[in-house]
Amino acid sequence: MSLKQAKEINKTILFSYTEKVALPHPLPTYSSVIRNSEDYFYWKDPQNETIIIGIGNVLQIVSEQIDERFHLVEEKWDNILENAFIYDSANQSGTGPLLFGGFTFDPNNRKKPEWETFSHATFFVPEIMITLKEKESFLTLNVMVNPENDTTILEHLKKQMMNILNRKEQTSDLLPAIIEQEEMNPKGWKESVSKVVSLLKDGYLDKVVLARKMRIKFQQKVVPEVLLNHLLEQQKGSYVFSFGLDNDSFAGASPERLVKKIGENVLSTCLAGSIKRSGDANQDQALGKILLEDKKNRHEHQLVVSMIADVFREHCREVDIPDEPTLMKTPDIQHLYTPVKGKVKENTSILHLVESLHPTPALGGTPRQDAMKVIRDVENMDRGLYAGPIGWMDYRGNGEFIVAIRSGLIKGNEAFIYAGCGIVADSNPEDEYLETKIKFRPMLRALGGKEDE
Ligand SMILES: C=C(O[C@H]1C=CC=C(C(=O)O)[C@@H]1O)C(=O)O
Ligand SMILES: [Mg+2]
Repeated sequence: MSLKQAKEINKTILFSYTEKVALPHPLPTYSSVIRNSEDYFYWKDPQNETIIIGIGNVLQIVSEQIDERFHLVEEKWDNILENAFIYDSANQSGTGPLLFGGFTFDPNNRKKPEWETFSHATFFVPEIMITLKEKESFLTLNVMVNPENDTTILEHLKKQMMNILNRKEQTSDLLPAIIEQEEMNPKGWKESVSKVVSLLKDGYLDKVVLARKMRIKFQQKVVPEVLLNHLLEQQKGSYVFSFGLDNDSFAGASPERLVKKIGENVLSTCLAGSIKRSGDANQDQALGKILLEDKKNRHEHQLVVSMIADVFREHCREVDIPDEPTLMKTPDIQHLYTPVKGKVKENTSILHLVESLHPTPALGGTPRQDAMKVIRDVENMDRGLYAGPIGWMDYRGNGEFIVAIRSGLIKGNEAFIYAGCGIVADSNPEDEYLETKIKFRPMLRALGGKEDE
């Protein structure tokens, strides 16, 4: 069928086949699927509603464009889908041909060597993909077919997937020993915070998010599957992702959704404003109350709510935003949290929403362009994919993007991890420094690093 189609238009087309599968022996997380793959992704949402795992790379969409990157990805994806042959009886989101990938935080910044593998937009369609929904599982196989070949390769791929799914769990959950763990210029970072605070006090800026990084060196290569397992085990209430490309891996456990779109229903999350957790339940509750009533944190949070609300009002027929934030707690930190819901106007794509929302003042600042310039000037770092949108979209236009925080890049036997925080006029450099320390913890723990350093 698809061969005939390819012949008719005389070019290579995407052929995608999805079927429901009864998985042979359910491993708890299916993380072993990514083993030994150069290009792969693993995606899990906090409720385990959707887990999507893809390996192999049949088609890549990348862009080094600055202003056009969202649009370019969308245009190329639409072109591919226009000629694609899709067999998908699942009638679910997250099955069939699906594009996974991410955007760098700031394409106007200078690129640092550690991020050379990832372009300003880096997306791919996997060859083999499994989608685990709450009750059912689906297998999607994607191949590029040209007039000369046929689709017998599908049988071969299916066998390959069944073998993969029968893999044993990894034999060791140990990561190699750490030989060096270094905070990059903490003193300089606090000075940058002071500098930004005085800019903010001048009054023409409201908020700037400043981030910093840590570098960790291991005795041997870090195995992405092992890191992924640690994140899945330790950060059950967050989005857990791992994105592998050419042997580099970008992984994390982010609590922050940027936008989810299923049909006309869209959701975003305002998450900004933080306080530590306590092992003592009463103390923990008291800390949460302090956060809810704290003027500085409420201001930090409100700027995010206003901006996301503006974007939603522009693109939605209906918008639902609670008046007051509540708390979201992860193992290390509690945040102010406001969910935003809407019904999107017709013909507004998820990528268009991503473009309009990125970066929210939880990652960039207010006003957006001025804050970005300040970050570029004072941070002296390339965030790469950290704090950028990462996620997936299927051929029906459904998808979900999160902001890639609590994350790090793994390059062979090195890891670079990142953490940032919202600076406002009454920020204190030492407190903000301690806040980033807490935000490093999820990645540090997953990597076996020292958490109090
Ligand atoms: C930028 C980060 O966190 C953001 C998300 C939640 C709370 C934040 C804050 O309170 O500063 C940050 O805006 C990070 O974790 O690297
Ligand atoms: Mg903060």
